[in-house]
Amino acid sequence: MASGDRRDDPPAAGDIKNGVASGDTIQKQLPHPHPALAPPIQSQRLRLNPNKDHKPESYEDLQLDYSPSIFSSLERYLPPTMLGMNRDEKAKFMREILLKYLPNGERSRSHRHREYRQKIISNYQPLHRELYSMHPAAFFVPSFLKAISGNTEQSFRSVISEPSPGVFTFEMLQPHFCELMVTEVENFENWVNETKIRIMRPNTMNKYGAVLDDFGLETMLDRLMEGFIRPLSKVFFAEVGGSTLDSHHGFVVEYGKDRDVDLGFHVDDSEVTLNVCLGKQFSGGELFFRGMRCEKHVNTGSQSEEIFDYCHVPGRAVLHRGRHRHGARATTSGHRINLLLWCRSSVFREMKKYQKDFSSWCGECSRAKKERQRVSIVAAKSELLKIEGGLLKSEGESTT
Ligand SMILES: O=C(O)CCC(=O)C(=O)O
Ligand SMILES: [Fe+2]
Repeated sequence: MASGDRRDDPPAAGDIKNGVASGDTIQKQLPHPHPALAPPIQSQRLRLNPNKDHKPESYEDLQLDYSPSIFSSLERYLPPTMLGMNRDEKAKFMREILLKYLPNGERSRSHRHREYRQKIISNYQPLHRELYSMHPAAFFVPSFLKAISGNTEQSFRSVISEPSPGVFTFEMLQPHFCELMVTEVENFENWVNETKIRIMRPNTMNKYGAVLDDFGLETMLDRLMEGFIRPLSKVFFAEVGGSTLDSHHGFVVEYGKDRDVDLGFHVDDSEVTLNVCLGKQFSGGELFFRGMRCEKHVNTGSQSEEIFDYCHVPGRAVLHRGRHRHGARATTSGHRINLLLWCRSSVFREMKKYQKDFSSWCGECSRAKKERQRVSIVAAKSELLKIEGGLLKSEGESTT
């Protein structure tokens, strides 16, 4: 599908190319390569079984390359002599173990990324410190908070609509929060321009926008995923690891004059994507959806019931599977900023390697399965008819 093309028919299929724009091709949105490391130093080994009596420390406030919860869990496996050491030493030891499991190319990329983050975090002065930790009553509208605290499908459905299968929309963010976030991002971008630091963009398809995790918002966004998106995903996206979301990539995208105009047809590198419009004033920029597909079927055509367009409204969220094919039409005037949280499940990613059939969510797998069932029913019926025919014939023969 050509960039800026506003036609309403489904985008044509083609060969998937990871994050590389090309004519009629669905792309996989990828984040720019990920964080961190240094050469291993330790000679001590982890325990085979965790020490269940040990209460691990919290690593939430440290800037680490892996989720702080991984460090807390791994702490139970530390050799007994290390348990009494200070937290930084333990974190350093565990980080070196974790890094051994990353391939070499990844290592130096992660190292550069860690340095990049470190440079930003130690020099950037946030404008609104209140954004950097989670304050639900200040961030979210009351209806959303009430639905989340109810924590049942019924309470969620009372504020969430599903205008097309797998696309959930709801009022989420307070206007004041949106304003603060937009000005924080502007402040960060001004700082980037002044310091002439080369900023890493959120993914392979957006030339504008910023990674929120890179300038200190990672912990707050982790809270957002764990406390608010995971409960919803557990109910609505259980079959793609919705209940085991354990990492995220959080960023903003920006469209308008002197920014990106539109976003081509793609799937996200996420199990579940939260996309909330922060403002400001704009026209155009609709999201278009074209059905969910597994890797194998990503380039297949869409059925009419899979075609759905959504108009962004500031403060309103859209929640969908990462594998739900989509894109954004041209923002024709004004300036649009959206907050994206790509939520991932390491458990789902691991299990997916051993699965071939995704008929619980992939439109094409599901159609193929129904077709197989239809064919086997037809075959069974014709077998039955043959048997019945044979029986009737032999009855006829015995009565004559
Ligand atoms: O512009 C939008 O609203 C869509 C953004 C998006 O799909 C993405 O960044 O993955
Ligand atoms: Fe996307």
